[in-house]
Amino acid sequence: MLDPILTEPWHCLGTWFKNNDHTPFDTTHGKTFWDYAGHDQKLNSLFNEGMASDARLVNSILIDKCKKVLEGLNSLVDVGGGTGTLSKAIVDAFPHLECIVLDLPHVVANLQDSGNLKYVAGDMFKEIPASDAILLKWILHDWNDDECLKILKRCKEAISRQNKKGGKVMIIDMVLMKNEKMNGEAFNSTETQLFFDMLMMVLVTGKERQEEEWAKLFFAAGFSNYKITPILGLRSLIQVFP
Ligand SMILES: C[S@@+](CC[C@H](N)C(=O)[O-])C[C@H]1O[C@@H](n2cnc3c(N)ncnc32)[C@H](O)[C@@H]1O
Repeated sequence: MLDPILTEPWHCLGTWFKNNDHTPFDTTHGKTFWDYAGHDQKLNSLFNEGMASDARLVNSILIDKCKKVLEGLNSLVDVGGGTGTLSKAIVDAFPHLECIVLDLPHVVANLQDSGNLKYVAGDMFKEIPASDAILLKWILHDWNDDECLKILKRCKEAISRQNKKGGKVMIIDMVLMKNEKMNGEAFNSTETQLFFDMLMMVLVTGKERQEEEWAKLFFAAGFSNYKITPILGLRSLIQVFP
């Protein structure tokens, strides 16, 4: 978070306001965050390792607290699953589950499949492999509403190809909440929520969303229902049903 590649874009907000670039990161570096990571091994490793640490924090909570959510699934695609830290933990806890980690080629290039865990290089905007369930952890907050709609529609196609009636999308992401609603915990997280919202604006084309904004996206993508469960700090699990 404090590497100059990531902090310099904060210093050119003024320039960015006056041009047509998608993000301050593009204004500073002349390419998107994802293109930069694809060409720069240092940022690629730094970012993937940072995300893997977050996944290690979430692993046990998801598997212990939300076990029921994963029970009964035979296949799962972890879309934008990075180096697969969360998927590895899921496959260890549910050894019959076939799990695919789908991510960009530079992220999964040198990773080895093992047992029921497979890595696929691809583009979630184009095609997502058919599966009972899709996991999107810290994905949708990276993208604007139009981009999220495209991703959610690809997810819906993937679960309906596998399973005519059932299937679900599981999103681990932030749901902006008023402080009193936060898991009953009396801590003030307004600044953190706003910081993440700005971080998504500075580095990528995304933003943080309130429940109403999430619901609008799900219904626009053709889903019929959703359920939000706060799991850890500002992270919620949102199950979305066709
Ligand atoms: C914020 S990281 C989340 C990583 C992981 N889900 C986690 O929470 O630890 C976003 C991930 O989306 C991947 N990504 C970005 N664009 C993608 C695309 N078009 N298709 C597939 N994955 C993509 C990135 O490479 C990155 O691994």
